[in-house]
Amino acid sequence: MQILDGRALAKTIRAELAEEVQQLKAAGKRAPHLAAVLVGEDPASQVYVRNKVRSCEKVGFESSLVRLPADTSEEEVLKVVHNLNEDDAVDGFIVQLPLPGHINEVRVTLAIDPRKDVDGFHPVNFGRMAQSMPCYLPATPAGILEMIRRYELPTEGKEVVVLGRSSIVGTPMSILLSRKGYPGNATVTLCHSRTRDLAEHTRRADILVAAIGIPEFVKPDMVKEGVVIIDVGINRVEAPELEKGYRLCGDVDYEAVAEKASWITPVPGGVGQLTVVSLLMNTLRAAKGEVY
Ligand SMILES: NC(=O)C1=CN([C@@H]2O[C@H](COP(=O)(O)OP(=O)(O)OC[C@H]3O[C@@H](n4cnc5c(N)ncnc54)[C@H](OP(=O)(O)O)[C@@H]3O)[C@@H](O)[C@H]2O)C=CC1
Ligand SMILES: Nc1nc(=O)c2c([nH]1)NC[C@@H]1CN(c3ccc(C(=O)N[C@@H](CCC(=O)O)C(=O)O)cc3)C=[N+]21
Ligand SMILES: [Mg+2]
Repeated sequence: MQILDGRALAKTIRAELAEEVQQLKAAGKRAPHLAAVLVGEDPASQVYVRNKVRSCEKVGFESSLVRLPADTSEEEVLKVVHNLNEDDAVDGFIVQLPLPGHINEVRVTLAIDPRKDVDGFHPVNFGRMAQSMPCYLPATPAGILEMIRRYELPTEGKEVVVLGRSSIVGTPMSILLSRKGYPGNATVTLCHSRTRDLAEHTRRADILVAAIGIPEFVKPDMVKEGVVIIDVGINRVEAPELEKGYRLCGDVDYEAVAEKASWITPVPGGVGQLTVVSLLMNTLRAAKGEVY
């Protein structure tokens, strides 16, 4: 078994980004600027925001964070989105999901200017992605593609099984790996909570992408020998022995499944690391006007 080392890869990519920032500055331009809007205190979002701000600092990007209390009105959030759309000093921004229940996520997502949608969540970017047109790819799927490319993992003709059909991870991942070219040309099965005989599908997978949000859901009897495991899950589980009282784990039973896998991503230190750098890569493309 070999580890797909997201931490090391992210470090390499951050060094490349830092170099590009220096080149922009040498050409008299300002550093790329990424903004994030966080409403309330979703734990996965807090991890993400913290790492995003830290990564921006490491590569020399400007970053800003708009923190709003959980009881902020939808109207107020939409106003913040409009201001960011209009702000020429901001190249790209994201609104952290999930939003509190009283806020309509669809309405907020539709309000984001697709040219600044470095999350790739707006249907204009999603549609462009599905048709292989220039776009911002959603950060988690983009990070997984980057990992596949840099480790030169073959995808052509492979059986890929994706667990989870969210519009930010599972669904775009299934589309991207079925597109023409590399990394693509795979045969993809998309599974979800209504899938019958889930293990019948997962056992056929050459590459298994798990994005369901259930701690250690994928067990060794659900995979075949030699499988490539891409574990997207970021779950908090109780760990009284630790000072903070919890630890992070993925959707895959890492220790047990690693025995059968040819390659596997750890959690933390895997996909999450690449998600953050993909967001920075999208922001750099926005700053350079490469997409729109
Ligand atoms: N590493 C990273 O960068 C990121 C990590 N995450 C993490 O990834 C995980 C998934 O998040 P997200 O994509 O937002 O997913 P969602 O929570 O939006 O959706 C979960 C999906 O899993 C499916 N599902 C739930 N239970 C089962 C089951 N027993 N069997 C099969 N499918 C099931 C659901 O099916 P149905 O549609 O039928 O309800 C749904 O499609 C979370 O742990 C999240 O924190 C998320 C984003 C980025
Ligand atoms: N609009 C929006 N876009 C998102 O992409 C989005 C979101 N909302 N809401 C929340 C989820 C979750 N998510 C994570 C990304 C990286 C880590 C990450 O950095 N993980 C580190 C954690 C290390 C640690 O700090 O312990 C790792 O896996 O190594 C975690 C979680 C993005 N999401
Ligand atoms: Mg990870």
